[in-house]
Amino acid sequence: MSNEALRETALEILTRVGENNSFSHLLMNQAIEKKGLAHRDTGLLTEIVYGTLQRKVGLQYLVAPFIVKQKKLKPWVLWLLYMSVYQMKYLDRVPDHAVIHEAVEIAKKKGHKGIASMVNGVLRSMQRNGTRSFEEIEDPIERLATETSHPLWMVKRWVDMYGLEETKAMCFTNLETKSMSVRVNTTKYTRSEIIERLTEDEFDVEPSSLANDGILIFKGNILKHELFRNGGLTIQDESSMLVGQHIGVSKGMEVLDACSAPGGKTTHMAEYMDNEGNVTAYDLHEKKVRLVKQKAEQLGLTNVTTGAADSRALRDKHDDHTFDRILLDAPCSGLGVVRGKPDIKYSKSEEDIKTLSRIQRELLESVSPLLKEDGKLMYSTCTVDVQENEQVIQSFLQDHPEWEVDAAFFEELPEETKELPGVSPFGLQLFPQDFDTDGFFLTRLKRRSDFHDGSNEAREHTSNETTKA
Ligand SMILES: C[S@@+](CC[C@H](N)C(=O)[O-])C[C@H]1O[C@@H](n2cnc3c(N)ncnc32)[C@H](O)[C@@H]1O
Repeated sequence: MSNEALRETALEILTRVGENNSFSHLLMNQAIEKKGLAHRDTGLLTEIVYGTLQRKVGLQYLVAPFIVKQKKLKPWVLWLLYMSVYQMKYLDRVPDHAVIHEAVEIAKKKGHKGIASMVNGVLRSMQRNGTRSFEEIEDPIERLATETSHPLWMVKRWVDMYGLEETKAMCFTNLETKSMSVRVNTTKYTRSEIIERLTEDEFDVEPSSLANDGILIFKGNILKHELFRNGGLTIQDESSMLVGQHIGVSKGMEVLDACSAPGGKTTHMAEYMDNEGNVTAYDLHEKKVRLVKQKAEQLGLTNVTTGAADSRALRDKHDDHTFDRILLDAPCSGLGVVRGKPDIKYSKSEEDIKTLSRIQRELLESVSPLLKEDGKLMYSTCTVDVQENEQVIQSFLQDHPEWEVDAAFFEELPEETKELPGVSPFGLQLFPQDFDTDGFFLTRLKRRSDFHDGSNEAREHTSNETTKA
């Protein structure tokens, strides 16, 4: 693909994401497939689209002084400027004069001579005079939000919850690309077998220090490797692997995964169970459930049963005390994964967080009775927010004094997580800066063995009376 065509494609995607709230990864995948892009072109397209989106707020700040009537400009012209400035400022591999030339050519084609000349003027003047510094923004929170391109409300909220230093580290980490990690399908291979094989094939890999089945990949295209195609591996973040690792499943168990699509954690648990027992995996719609089924088949797993359902009504389908383990990997705002999906940070609101926390609490309320008396329930999200994480657990425990956070969970976690700032009595909040993973929350609950309350005694009393009668 020519440089100009590649940038035109990038501009088309950015404009659609910016103006119609379309999902960037869907549009990227469509473009890659439709245009049959080579690996190198895919890399550059991804870098331009995600890089520009990731730094949108900062780029707006840098471009603003150079344009007079911003409101009159069509959205595509602004996106053309943002993506060009992104390449000039943050990408080394393309010389500035080439970026400006391509931008002007695109402006001529999509608009007219006047627009092309405006684009040329703005970019050349930015190149000549340099851009203003983020240091000019006096308020530290506003400066952080602009420089790292997060909505101001989000940064304020994080500072209130976690303090300025932790928030700063998180916001800057959110601008960096994360290394890819894969999970070994332990029903087929050991981790050392996979590492040996990939190293022979000139991949640059390292075992994960957090996740027993995880491998970090620094060089090599794993999607094209035979081990990936034959179901020996799954792509998964190390933080998500901690769920399967610490929920404590074993062969023959009955496990419920209440929110399972696309099946990353379902299949991990099923692998741990070595194809024995059963993981019952639900998600809202048949289309999503199919993804779980496909993933299980791809990995050669035969102990997964799927179904479409609202998990707030699972008591209509299953008796209480049915499952040995329950996973509630709840729907969430996804603020822990904004590195890979930058559109998320611009599309979420505080109102969404409030609504989601209510759904999370409802889900927890309705799936918890399905757990056996001595069972364990894992709650997790890929977000960084107290209201969706610690407060959901706190509220559940307040209403259910017969439940507690399983103290053994903290003991079993990897040693290096134990002193993290995100450890609380309610679980572990991993920040992206802790281990270069997604931002992720997980905790494990169980029923208290020492719990007796009046109602229990009352129940016992009644049942004794009934027996006597
Ligand atoms: C965080 S994702 C799950 C990711 C999955 N556990 C994995 O590891 O691949 C949350 C899922 O919950 C589903 N969901 C949302 N509300 C639900 C509900 N009321 N009942 C069942 N599933 C629901 C969403 O469709 C989404 O697929």
